[in-house]
Amino acid sequence: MSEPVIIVEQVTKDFVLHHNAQDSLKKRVVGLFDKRWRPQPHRFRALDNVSFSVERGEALGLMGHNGSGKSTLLTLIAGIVPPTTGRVVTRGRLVPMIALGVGFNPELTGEENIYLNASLFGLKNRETRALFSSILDFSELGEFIYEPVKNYSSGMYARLGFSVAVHLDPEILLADEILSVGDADFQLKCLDRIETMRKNGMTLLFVSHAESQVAQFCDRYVRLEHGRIVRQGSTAELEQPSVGAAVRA
Ligand SMILES: Nc1ncnc2c1ncn2[C@@H]1O[C@H](COP(=O)(O)OP(=O)(O)OP(=O)(O)O)[C@@H](O)[C@H]1O
Repeated sequence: MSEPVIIVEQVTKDFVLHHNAQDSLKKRVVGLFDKRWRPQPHRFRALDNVSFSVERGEALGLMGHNGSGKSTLLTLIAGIVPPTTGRVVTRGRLVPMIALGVGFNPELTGEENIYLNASLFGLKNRETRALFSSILDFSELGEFIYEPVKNYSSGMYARLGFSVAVHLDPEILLADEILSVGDADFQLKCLDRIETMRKNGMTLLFVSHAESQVAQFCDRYVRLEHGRIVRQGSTAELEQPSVGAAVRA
């Protein structure tokens, strides 16, 4: 029987902005001379009453223009920030691939960061040791694994981040624009790995601007606009990937 493993219920997220575009220029100029004047912080609604759920083993594509709220939604589902109102429930081992490698300590080497990152997901050192060579192989970082990651390029960061994430055996994977990082060969390898993990029952939430990629990798899609769901349905409704390998480029 199917079971929802991600539940997003009437979620709203407001951010407090410390400038107010509505303050007139006159007010702002007067404010320069009036020490009592403070710009009025105002709220920006990044997500507005969003509800959907994802069943175990399903792949859901999250689409929408820049600033529509996709990444905000992912950080809420990952539990990194709380919703202003509403409820998010997840069931199972969740691995967020959001801004790959952001959690790395720049002063530590790639190897040390692997141990650190894995420990944050509850792996014991001996468990990470058993996975280390496979993580290193996948990342293709070679000798650079012993260098501090502050010397890495953004692509190398992403390789390490992705390699660690896929070895954490996620039941739910949150993938934010993974295809915008690394070179084409590495992207292909990542997608192949994600497909294999899906065949083994993993649930996927996949953020992408590319409709054809969502059509290729996901069963359903949700489209956001200005923080609201404007469309959702089966990916059969979307622009389908053209036949051939170019789809994944
Ligand atoms: N911490 C924050 N403080 C204030 N505003 C924020 C914050 N985080 C996001 N926003 C705003 O919320 C809106 C949604 O941002 P979000 O990053 O979720 O969009 P997105 O759909 O992921 O965009 P993109 O495709 O460009 O990555 C944007 O207008 C953004 O400026």
